[in-house]
Amino acid sequence: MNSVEFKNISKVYGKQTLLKETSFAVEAGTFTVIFGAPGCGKSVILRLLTGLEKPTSGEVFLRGENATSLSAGDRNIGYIPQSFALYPHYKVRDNIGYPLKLIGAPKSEIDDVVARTAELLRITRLLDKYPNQLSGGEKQRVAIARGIAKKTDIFIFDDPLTGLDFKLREQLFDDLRSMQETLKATFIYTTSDPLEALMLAEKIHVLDDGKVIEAGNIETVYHQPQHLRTALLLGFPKINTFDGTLEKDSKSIICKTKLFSFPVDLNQSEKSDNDQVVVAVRPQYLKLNEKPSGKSIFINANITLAEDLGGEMVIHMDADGVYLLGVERHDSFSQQEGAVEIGVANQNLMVFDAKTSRRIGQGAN
Ligand SMILES: Nc1ncnc2c1ncn2[C@@H]1O[C@H](COP(=O)(O)OP(=O)(O)OP(=O)(O)O)[C@@H](O)[C@H]1O
Repeated sequence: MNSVEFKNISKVYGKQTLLKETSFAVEAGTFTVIFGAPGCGKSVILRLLTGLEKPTSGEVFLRGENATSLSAGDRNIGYIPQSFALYPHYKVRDNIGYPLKLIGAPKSEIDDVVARTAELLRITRLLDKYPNQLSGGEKQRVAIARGIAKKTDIFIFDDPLTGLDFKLREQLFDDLRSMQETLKATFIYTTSDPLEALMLAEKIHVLDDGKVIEAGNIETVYHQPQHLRTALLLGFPKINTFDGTLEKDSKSIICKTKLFSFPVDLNQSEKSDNDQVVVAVRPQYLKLNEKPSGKSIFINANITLAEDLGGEMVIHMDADGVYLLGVERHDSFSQQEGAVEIGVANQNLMVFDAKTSRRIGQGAN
């Protein structure tokens, strides 16, 4: 069953068409991340969901029912906005309980819900403090607690952790995941941060140029993206790309790039007459001075910078004018400069149609 379904939704602001007849569904009880570049329309999607805005055309379904004309008050969605304001003159417990008080819930019920949500977010000890006595991360927890105090099965989070340092965000990732498992509700969370998406999502929807271009389980979408934009947006460091041309001989299809050539397995389902392609390979699959297993291609390059990120090193390289990124573990790679041989297993070379950006195949083993 789907909690939420967008059917052919468009949203136009003046001359800007932000959403272009996009359709997608969010399965009930999942932690779903809507991911896309800053400004691509993630917050607008959430506002269309809550009913704060209406689509220019198309329909929104909630819990299987057409909700397009339902007012925000009748949609029963818990909303945790990007920027929130706590009431400074209310204690934490009253801030959390405020939405329930507003709908006239009895005090005993409010007390129960406040105690339960405070426990979920590990802020019980803060309940009698005022907002100005809290750190930034604690305020964020209180705001999330206020959002999830609502009794409902759908919660939406509009990029609520921006501005927090990474350690704090990591703790809150764990809290959000375990909260979702406890509540068994649908969590829809937006972010433009690939690491946040990878750490939080069970399902992901990738929004680009007005449409959800790809959706599915996070592991599948990350490891086997079906769209070049997904491969470019979702990953850190940025994926390596090469322009290529497909050449067919009697036996096989060969992809030729400036630096290497390899045989390609074309997907049967993605027919393409175009021979111009983009080859993409994640930095993690570049093996430096190491032979990958299976059939592989090799590139000679020079290290231009070895960037130390603590446990990992991002290796910047140049191969005949082509810029390449690799990732190596700190404890197993010590070379800072000079020549390297890069090996990439053919199966890690993804091939996309240069015109449509759709995935059409991969390197043959
Ligand atoms: N009410 C509005 N009126 C006019 N234009 C709007 C309105 N709301 C949003 N927009 C336009 O839509 C674009 C996308 O906005 P939105 O806030 O949904 O992006 P986002 O993907 O959530 O970005 P971020 O990741 O930075 O939060 C904005 O750049 C703006 O141009």
